[in-house]
Amino acid sequence: MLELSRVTAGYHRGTPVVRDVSLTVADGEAVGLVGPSGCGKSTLARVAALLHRPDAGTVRLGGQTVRGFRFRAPRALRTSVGVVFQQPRLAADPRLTLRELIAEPAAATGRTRELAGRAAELAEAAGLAESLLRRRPHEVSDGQLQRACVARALLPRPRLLVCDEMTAMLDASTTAALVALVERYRAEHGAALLAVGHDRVLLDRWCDRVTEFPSPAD
Ligand SMILES: Nc1ncnc2c1ncn2[C@@H]1O[C@H](COP(=O)(O)OP(=O)(O)OP(=O)(O)O)[C@@H](O)[C@H]1O
Repeated sequence: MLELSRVTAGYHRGTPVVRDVSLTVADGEAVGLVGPSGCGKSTLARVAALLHRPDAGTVRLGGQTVRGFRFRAPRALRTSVGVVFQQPRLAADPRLTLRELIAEPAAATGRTRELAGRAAELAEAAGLAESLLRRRPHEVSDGQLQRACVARALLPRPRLLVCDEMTAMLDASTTAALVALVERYRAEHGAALLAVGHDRVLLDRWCDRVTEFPSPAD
């Protein structure tokens, strides 16, 4: 599903923070990525989610070599990857209600009508009551907002989900609920997962395998 091959990436033409790293996630596989703080895990996750252009190396998604990143990535490729970040407040437009937030990718995919019912189903599956869906991010807790962000990531039916420390800010019960939501989705759709985190115990339980960063070429 995802093949990162000898990827080098950094910021502002500075020293690369990811050097010559290779990583593969097979169709339907769940791979955990661990490593010390600042080693470049989030940067690599952003490359995998097509949000950051690598300086060198290749990214293949679903067997297709990716040639454009960020807004240059073709829509079909962009919607084949869902991404959830650690801090939902940085990832959510504060002007939107949670209902609008979850439905946000529908406009980007041009499938608004088709996905409207699905947005409601996902909100319910994420444990968000109707009264919460009318609120804006500043009127809900981090956990409630993260539930909406996970539902949003699942809306376009991604074939790969990239979770960058998705549960780092959450309590045990919200963590369990969100992992269960992702796992239910993966079981139904055969989607793959790249989960970045510090919690080795959680990742060992959640993933088929856990790899240390930087991983040897595989
Ligand atoms: N937008 C940016 N501009 C410049 N440097 C950045 C940017 N984002 C990250 N960095 C730097 O890149 C390096 C790797 O950061 P990254 O967030 O990928 O690491 P990480 O392994 O995910 O860390 P953590 O586990 O603490 O989240 C760090 O030195 C960081 O300061």
